[in-house]
This record gives sequence, structure tokens and C-alpha cells, in this order.
Amino acid sequence: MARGKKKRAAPPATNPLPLKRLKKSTTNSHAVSIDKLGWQKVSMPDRLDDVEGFMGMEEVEGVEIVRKSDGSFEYKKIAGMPANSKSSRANETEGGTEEEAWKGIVEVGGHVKEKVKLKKPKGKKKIIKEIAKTEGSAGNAFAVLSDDDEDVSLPAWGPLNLSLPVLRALSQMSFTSPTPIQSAAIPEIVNGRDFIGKASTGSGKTLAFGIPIMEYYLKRYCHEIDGEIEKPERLPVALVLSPTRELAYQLHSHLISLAAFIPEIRIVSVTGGLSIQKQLRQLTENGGADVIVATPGRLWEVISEGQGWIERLRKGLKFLVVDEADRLLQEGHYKEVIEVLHLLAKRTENPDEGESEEDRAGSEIESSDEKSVKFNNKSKTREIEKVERQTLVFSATFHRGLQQKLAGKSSKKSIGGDLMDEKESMEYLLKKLYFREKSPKFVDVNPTGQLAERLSEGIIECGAMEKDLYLYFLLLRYPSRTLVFTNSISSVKRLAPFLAMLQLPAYPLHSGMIQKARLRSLERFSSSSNPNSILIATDVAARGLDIKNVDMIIHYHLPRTADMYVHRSGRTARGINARGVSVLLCSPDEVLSVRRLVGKVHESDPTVKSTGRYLMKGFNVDRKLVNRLKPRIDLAKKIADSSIEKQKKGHEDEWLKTAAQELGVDYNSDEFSKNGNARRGRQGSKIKKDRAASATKGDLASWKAQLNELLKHKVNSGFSELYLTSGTVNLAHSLFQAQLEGKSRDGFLGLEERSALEEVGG
Ligand SMILES: Nc1ncnc2c1ncn2[C@@H]1O[C@H](COP(=O)(O)OP(=O)(O)OP(=O)(O)O)[C@@H](O)[C@H]1O
Repeated sequence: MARGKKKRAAPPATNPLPLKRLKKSTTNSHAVSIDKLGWQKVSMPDRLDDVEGFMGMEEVEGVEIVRKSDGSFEYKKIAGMPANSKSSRANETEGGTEEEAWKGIVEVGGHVKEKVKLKKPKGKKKIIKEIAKTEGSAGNAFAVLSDDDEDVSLPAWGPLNLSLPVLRALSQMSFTSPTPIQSAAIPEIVNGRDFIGKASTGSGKTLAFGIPIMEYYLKRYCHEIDGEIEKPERLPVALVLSPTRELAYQLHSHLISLAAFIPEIRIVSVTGGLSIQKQLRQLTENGGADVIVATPGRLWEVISEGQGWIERLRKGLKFLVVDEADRLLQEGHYKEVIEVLHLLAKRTENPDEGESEEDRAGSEIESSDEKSVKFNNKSKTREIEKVERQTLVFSATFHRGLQQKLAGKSSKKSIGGDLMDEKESMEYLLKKLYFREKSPKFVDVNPTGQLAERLSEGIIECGAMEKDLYLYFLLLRYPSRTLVFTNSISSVKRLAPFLAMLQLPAYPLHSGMIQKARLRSLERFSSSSNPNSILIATDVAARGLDIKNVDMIIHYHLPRTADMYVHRSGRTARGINARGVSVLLCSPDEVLSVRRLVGKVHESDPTVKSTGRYLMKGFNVDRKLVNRLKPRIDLAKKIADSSIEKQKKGHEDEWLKTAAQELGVDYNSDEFSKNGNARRGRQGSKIKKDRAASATKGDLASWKAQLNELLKHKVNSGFSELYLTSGTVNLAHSLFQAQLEGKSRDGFLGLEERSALEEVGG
């Protein structure tokens, strides 16, 4: 028999619960299913740092593991070990020493395996008491704060009247003042308004909705009555919808940081990549989830499993948050969003319970007007407010027609007309959000721009086939944390190993990678020990991702839309006072589209309005210097092409061999290849590819040796007397230094290198 601490992969996100002084008794235990053991998430470092291999680990304490005669295992809870009931948790807080609750030895199969030491989170009791005081002081958390607590002093947040646990978390994150979107959104949302917020990338939209959610949770669930926390029936209070898994992880982790001082709140992420069974368990264990961050597809799957989830969400949700709203709502494959919203809306929003789905879909405008009438009726309003949720929508970009409409101006586009057009339009989709108010509060904190203020933009014009060379030049000339965007998965697959061969720390990210590999790339890219890391990504990384200290964005391929340019470029210059650079690599036949695209992004800029055009800075690089890097690039390309073709050929051969076996014929690779060529008649590229694939091991070894030899030698830039080698010059330094010295904001490298700049126009 063994008394065990067991670990396994799967994440219910929860703050640590208070633990009791534990006994080592093994009596009175009975076998339970492994899923009912009360798994707890292994706490992770903040944000995405340091998660390799551990994202989603859970652990459980106080379990006996008994090997049965048939070799299988039976699990028993040890009496006296941590329980999850409300009352036992409250008692546990009273008992135990401040630090160390229990020590023991975990044994498996008679061998000592692991020492166990449990820690009781400090100060929980105190926080609960302080919240109770806050309630008593007419919601003025600052009164409590200034009286009792000296270690939190955040006067700039004063006007928002936040509770102590929230202020403590803000202090811990060193957020000394609210950002404009936070100042604008928080009071409105706390006052019960539906809210649509537009603010530039990296401007703190997550906390703009996160803080009101936490304030509501504290008010609703954190009352102390007779030494116990009062818990009314626990239902999820907020659902946050995110367009991508990475963004969901990030939102989840940001909200957890914000909830660091909030007792017992459970913030759970529901995204693809983990088993549905596990996620259902996370949603229900330990009293259930309070805040759910979800990607629409997986959420739809989860609620389709039944188990009363739809009703729980309908009944409990106070906030529905749609983050990166335009993407979530615009793209065709977000059909699940519409389904989820429709299902959630039914109970509170549908005035005619008996109405069919079709009837409802056909009467959107009428029913939204009807709702607003009811909302304006005083007694009805109160009734509705009790059960209805607030809808909060945030993005850095919104469809222009929608924006005009929200700002109260008439849209040129008619709401009627062709059904397909309407379906695809933002107006139609927004109706699907079932706002409670006819005119939700709309705030655009950056009406004249969507890009971060301290972002510098520029373009480099180069031949279509020279993009690799110029990319390498930029990465070498300006070592810094850099995100490179391409438009295809195959380009990511090619560029990441290609740059790695050139000894640059480049990692891939695209939707074809398994989730664990995606997270590993993100973790390596964001690691503080790797300040010049490079992420080669598709647009899966364009939205919402918040990685510290990204200095430079390179658009290896042009973004397909102006919005995507905004979101990609928004991965740098994030947060208060941060700076960054966005560079477009552009072939001559792309210049016109770039002008159009960037001009569109800047069209509301006052200077553009007055002059009628936007001047985009071009970065006229020293071509001689670039050419000195060419031999490296040629060799690296040969090696990369050869390995890719070999891989492809390997897969193809394997497939053909299997097919031949199934057909009962002999397989000869060369013969197949010859016949294939003859049929296709497009031998040029095929021959080239075959040549790459047929490079011998000796060829490869020789190319690699030549490349390594080249990489050992620095390249004299002859430009600013700097030598080109990884890690010598910092873009942030050269660019931002120039900016800080008061030189042109638009200037790419500052005045001393002004000759390198030319105006491209736009
Ligand atoms: N009040 C604040 N003071 C300082 N930094 C803040 C504050 N609020 C948020 N931040 C930080 O600013 C960064 C950007 O925040 P967030 O990810 O919420 O931006 P966003 O507006 O949602 O961006 P995007 O549109 O790209 O998704 C984060 O690192 C966050 O921790």
C-alpha cells in the first residue's frame, strides 16, 4: 500500500485553497474514481514564462494508492486530508500554522519516493476580513486601504474606487495608473452598462473588463458570516470568448494575476488541445468555475455535452466578454460563436418563450427595440438587471460601418439588401450579441489612430527573391526580440530552420503545430534569458498576444488587410511608454498595395487628413553591406532546400511504397519519379527539387562546413563601424536612443542616419 502524491497533465485554473493541518491517518478511507480526487493545478509562473512541459499539470494530495492483485490501482482519499467543502475550508483557515501545514513521506511500492510539504497561503483570512470592511464602508475600498494598509498606495487608481484585493494585485503587477481605456471602461461596466471599447493594441483592454469582473465577484461571493465565507449558489459569473488558444491562455493567466488576492475564485480556460472530459471536470470540481475563458469551438463542444451547462451559464453569467470582437465575429468559421450566443441569450432575452429559432432570426431588429423599451421601463429594468448579463466587446479595430453606427452616425450601408452581404457584415453579427441596451456605451479612446503611439513604421523595398537576404540583414543588424510574420505555414516551416542554420534563435508558430509545440515556441521566444529571440509566425500570432519586450515586427509577407497590419504591428510597443518598430519587406510590385494599406490605417490621422496623404518612411539600406551577407544566405538556402526536399521525398516514397504494397506491385522510386515527370511535363522546378533532394551527405556536410566557416567571421558593416554578428547591436538602443534624444518620431534610425531614409509616400 502506498500513500501518494500524484501528478498528471490537465489544468483546472484555480487559486490555491487554504489547507488544513493534516493527519496521517489512513483509516476510514474508501475507493474513489480517479477523477473525483480533487485535483489542483500545479501553480505556474506568471504569464507564459517557464511553462515547458508543465502547462496543465495537476496534483492531488492525501491519496492512498493501492495496487490490486490484478495489477490495477485503486485510489482512496485519506481521512483528514484536504477536503473541498465550504465549511471544512473555513475551518482549515483557522487551524494550521501560518506556513507549514503538514509534512509527510510519499511512498510508492514500499520505496520512499518524495517528501511532501504543504503550505497554507498566507493572509487569506485577513483579506476576507478586509473585504467585509470594504462592503461596510459603502464600497470605498480606499478608506480601508488608507486606514489599514500601508504597503499599497496607488492614488492614480483612486477615482475608480476599487477594492483592496484588486488594488493589491495592481500594485503587485506595478501598474501604478490606469490606461485611458481602463479609466473609460471600468466605471461604465461597474455601473452596469453594456460596453464596446476600441483602443489601440497593447493599451490594457484585458484589465478594462477584468477589473469589473473581479469587483463583481468580490461583492457577490466574498462576505464573511460567522467566520465563514458566504457562498450563494455558485455559478459562473463571466464568460470571455477569445479567437485563439494562445490568446485564451494569455487572458486566463492575466486574469489569474489580477485575482491573486481574491479568495477561492476559480478561473478556468476551455480551449482545444485538452480532453473534453478533463475540461468538464475542471468546470465543475471544487464548487465550479467562476470565470471561463474559452475559444468558441471548444466551448461549443463542451456545452453540447449536456450536464446542464447551458442552463448554468444562462442563469449565472453576469458578463459576456467578446475579446478581439471583429475577428471573432467576422470570420466564417466562428459559426460556433453565433450558436453559443444564441443559446445563452434564450432564457433572458427571448420575450416569447414559444417562438421558434427561425422566427427569432427573422425578427432581430424588432426584438432589440422591444428589449430597449422594456429596459427603459423602471420596474421592468430592475427585474431584467437581476437576471441579465452585460455584454462587453473589445478590439483595437472595428469594421468602419460598425464604428459609424456605434458613434451614432448613419451608416452608408443599408441594413437590408442581399442576405449574404448582411450576414457577413459586422452590423448583422453584432445583433447576434443580444446587447441588453439598444445603444451600448461605445468608447473609442484613439479615434485618430489604431496603432500604438510609440510605434515607428518603415518599409524596405527589395526583390521578391531577396526577402530572405534582407530579413537576415535586419535580424543581424538589429538583434532584438523580433516577430516575423508570413502568410503561409510552409514559409514558417522553411524560415525557422533556415535562420536556425544561420545561428539565429528562431522558433516557429503556426496553427498546424500541436498545442504543446506552439506553447514551447512561445515560451522560448518570451524567455527573459533569450532577449534576441525570433518568432516566425503566421497570423495566428497577430492578435492579442502580449509578450514582453518585443522590439521589432517584420512583415516578411504583406498583411492581407489593413486590420491585420494593425494587429501584427501591435505585438510591439505595448503598455505604457513602450516603443517598437514595424518593418514591411516589400517587392517592387507590392509597393502600390503597401501604400494603399498603410494609407488606410493612417487615414484618420489629422496630418493625413489635412495633407491628403501619408508618407511612409522607407529604409534605404546599404546594398553593398547586404551583398556581403549573400554567400551565407546562398549556402543556408541550399542546405535548407535540400533537407526540405529530402523530407518531402521521404514522405512521398513512403506513401507510394504503401500504395504499391496494397496494390501488390513492385515499387521503384526512380521509375515512379521518371514517369511522374514525363506526365507532368513541368520538369524545370521538379529537376531543381530533385537536385536539392539528391544532394549527397557529403554535399550537405561540405555546405555546412563552408557556412560555419563564414559564420565564424564578422562582417564589417562599413556603415557605422559596427561589425555584424549576432548580439552586438541592439535595435532598441539605436532606434530608441534616437527617439529619446528628441529626433524625428517618424525617422527610422534617427537623424544621424537620415540619409538612409527616403520617402515612399502613401
Ligand atoms: N494600467 C496598466 N499599467 C501598466 N501596464 C498595463 C496596465 N494595464 C495593462 N498593462 C499591460 O499592458 C500590456 C497590454 O495589455 P493587454 O494585453 O490587455 O492589451 P490589449 O489592449 O488587450 O492589446 P491587444 O489589442 O493587442 O490585444 C500587458 O502587458 C499588460 O500587463
